[in-house]
Amino acid sequence: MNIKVDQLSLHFENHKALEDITFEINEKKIYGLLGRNGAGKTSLLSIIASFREPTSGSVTINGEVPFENAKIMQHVAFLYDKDYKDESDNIKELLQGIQRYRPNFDMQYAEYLIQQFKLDTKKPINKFSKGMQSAVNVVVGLASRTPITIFDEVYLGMDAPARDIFYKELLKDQENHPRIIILSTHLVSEMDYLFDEVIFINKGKILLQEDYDSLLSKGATITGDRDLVETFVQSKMQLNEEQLGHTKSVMIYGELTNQERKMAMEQGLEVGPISLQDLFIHLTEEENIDEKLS
Ligand SMILES: Nc1ncnc2c1ncn2[C@@H]1O[C@H](COP(=O)(O)OP(=O)(O)OP(=O)(O)O)[C@@H](O)[C@H]1O
Repeated sequence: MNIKVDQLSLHFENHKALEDITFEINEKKIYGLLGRNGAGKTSLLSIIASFREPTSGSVTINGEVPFENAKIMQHVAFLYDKDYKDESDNIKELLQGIQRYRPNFDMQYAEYLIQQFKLDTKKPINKFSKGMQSAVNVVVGLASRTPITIFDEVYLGMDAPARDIFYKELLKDQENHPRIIILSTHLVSEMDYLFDEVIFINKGKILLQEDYDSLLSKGATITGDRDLVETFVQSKMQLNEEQLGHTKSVMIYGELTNQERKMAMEQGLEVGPISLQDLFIHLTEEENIDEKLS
């Protein structure tokens, strides 16, 4: 399956939550959708999942508009911070209902996940704690095995061991049953190893979409003698700098050529890696970053 988002905008009265967004998702991979608070992640995902209609532009899934399209929507699962206060069913009853409209649903696997998360199968879901309700979303999302599975900050309230189970089971199940998985998150440093590809959204616009490894290879930290570092990074996009005495460390964004790497070495400068979290923090705090990256 594929998702095509074309010139998509979503406006709330005079607030532009999404502005002219175009991108595609074509491969059975795990996509990390990263953006600051209010960047537009939930707005975008809820349009893809057909929970909302855009103001203009389009989303198509396998060439069809998903909105009110049951044939397409049975293949798309959207898991979010759902309010379960009226859900008096227990988890097994809930899953039996879901199984009816999810053709790939695997009840045995769901039961295995329920055990992993130690969820009480007798208790009504509205009596579960916040973290347990999030685990319910994970069980539903993974066991549905929909070709497109979207987890929008689904870990809310889950403690560290529960999140760890989620990440491990996600990777394991993705290996056995590859599909398009979109994870929106703020927990960048904790979840970065899950992503095959990364999409940054900033102030309602897509900043970049790139393979995780190739994105990381574009960032570097140059450390060494202050004057030499300053000269070296002059022509680069500088994201952050720190200085201690005569030693300076500058985070840069942009591919370094072999010649530049050699030059850095000759000058005694250290070229270090940069984490996705660093890139995320500093790219999204730059003024007019979308112009700088285009
Ligand atoms: N129903 C609404 N009415 C008016 N503005 C809204 C509405 N829903 C969202 N917005 C605004 O749209 C923008 C994008 O919100 P959205 O929830 O998509 O962001 P997000 O990236 O998911 O944020 P967070 O990480 O904080 O959950 C925000 O400025 C938000 O205030």
